[in-house]
Amino acid sequence: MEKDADGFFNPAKDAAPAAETATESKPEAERPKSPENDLIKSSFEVTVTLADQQADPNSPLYSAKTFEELGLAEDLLKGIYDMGFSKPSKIQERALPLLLANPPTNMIGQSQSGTGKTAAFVLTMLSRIDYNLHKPQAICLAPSRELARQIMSVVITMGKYTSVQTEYAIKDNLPRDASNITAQIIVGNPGTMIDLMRRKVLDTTHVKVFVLDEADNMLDQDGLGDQTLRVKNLLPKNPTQPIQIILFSATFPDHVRSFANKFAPKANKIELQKEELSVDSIRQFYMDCKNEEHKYDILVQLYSLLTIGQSIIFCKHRHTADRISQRMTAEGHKVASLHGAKNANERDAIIDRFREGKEKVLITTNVIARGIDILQVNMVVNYDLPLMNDRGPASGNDSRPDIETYIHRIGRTGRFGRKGISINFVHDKQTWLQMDAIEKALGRKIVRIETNDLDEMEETMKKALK
Ligand SMILES: Nc1ncnc2c1ncn2[C@@H]1O[C@H](COP(=O)(O)OP(=O)(O)OP(=O)(O)O)[C@@H](O)[C@H]1O
Repeated sequence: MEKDADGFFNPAKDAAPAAETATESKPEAERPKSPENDLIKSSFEVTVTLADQQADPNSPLYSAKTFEELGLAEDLLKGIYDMGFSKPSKIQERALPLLLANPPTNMIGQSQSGTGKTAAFVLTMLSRIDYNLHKPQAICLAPSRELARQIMSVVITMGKYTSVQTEYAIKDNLPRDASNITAQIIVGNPGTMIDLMRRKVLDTTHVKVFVLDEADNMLDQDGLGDQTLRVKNLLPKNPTQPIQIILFSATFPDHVRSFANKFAPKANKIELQKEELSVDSIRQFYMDCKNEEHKYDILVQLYSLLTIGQSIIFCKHRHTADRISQRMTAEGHKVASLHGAKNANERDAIIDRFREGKEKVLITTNVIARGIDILQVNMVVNYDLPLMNDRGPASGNDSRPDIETYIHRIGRTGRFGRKGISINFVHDKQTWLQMDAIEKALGRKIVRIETNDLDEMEETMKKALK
């Protein structure tokens, strides 16, 4: 049975690059005045400020080098430029030369959400495989099916000038009678990967790169640690040519870091300081709600703001996500809900519609807290704050906030230098204290927004997105 970041242990909870909004080139006076127009304008400004940020040595998007100087093959450079990348980000500039050097060396790489880690490991996989050998050579694991599908779309887009062949190892995506995978890069979730390896559908003899995205989650004993270790143990051990192990995440809490060091021995390391964990471009707010029911009222009041761009609402339980979405839909609002109790086809259809902008508000659980990259998302709401006890039974009744999950959740906005806002709903002393602990841990102010003055609320939020 597959256990993804989807609450296998606790049935009540849960644990393809997006097209960017079109750049507006019309003069200001010709543009229609509407909330959407503000968003289009802000995406125009994004392209301008991106160049500024990539030239600022203090920005995580900065690099002194060009992609040409990083030792990438010509067909990969073409793929990168086709995606609209002009300069590497800091993590790409620092990690790629280390990842591509020979003999291959393990890597434990950390960089803030939305700063381009995917390209670093995807380019490594695409650089290391032998295109004439039709056998699995690079394996990449991610915690959710949505993230595995997204990574795959980056592999395919970046590798479009190569002859790379790819295959999924996610539930319900491979024909049942498949007997021999000949693809070179396999992306998936650990449960399905183990199944394919055990049944010898996936021959691991030629694997030379093993990547864990969201590595702290993939290695956490509360999460997918056991399964990930089983995948590793099913890989061949050749002391003369060990497999290159690559771990990436925006967070590496101490208890996972020591395990990561054993999992990827003698690794090159790129680490963040505690105060660097979240990006500056995400402005954090909170709203004082009177009680649980008032949270719903406030969310409904926020609807027009949530739909200026796109937004993701995080809840603790699947049933909360469903209940809010049913209620809002019945009241005439257009929202979708996504969580691990839905079947594979439904999940794929919901996230695809959201990516395409067909739905603007997605109500979900921790299932998509990590990795999901949708540039138009400019607002994240923590309807329920993430807590340690959401992680699974090993965390017992631990009601402390889950700082890592908070960082990943708010990181669904503010991607690659874009502006974004996050709003936490607090409704009693305990939730207020939990939020206070998050503020202290991250060393960043979480600003109060008035809930009974709609105009002021709108003003504050629009200003934050400017
Ligand atoms: N060098 C670049 N130039 C322009 N855009 C880039 C560059 N590198 C990555 N991007 C874009 O930035 C966005 C964020 O990248 P990515 O999803 O890899 O972030 P990440 O660091 O993996 O974030 P997370 O920690 O949330 O998983 C993507 O839309 C990606 O296409």
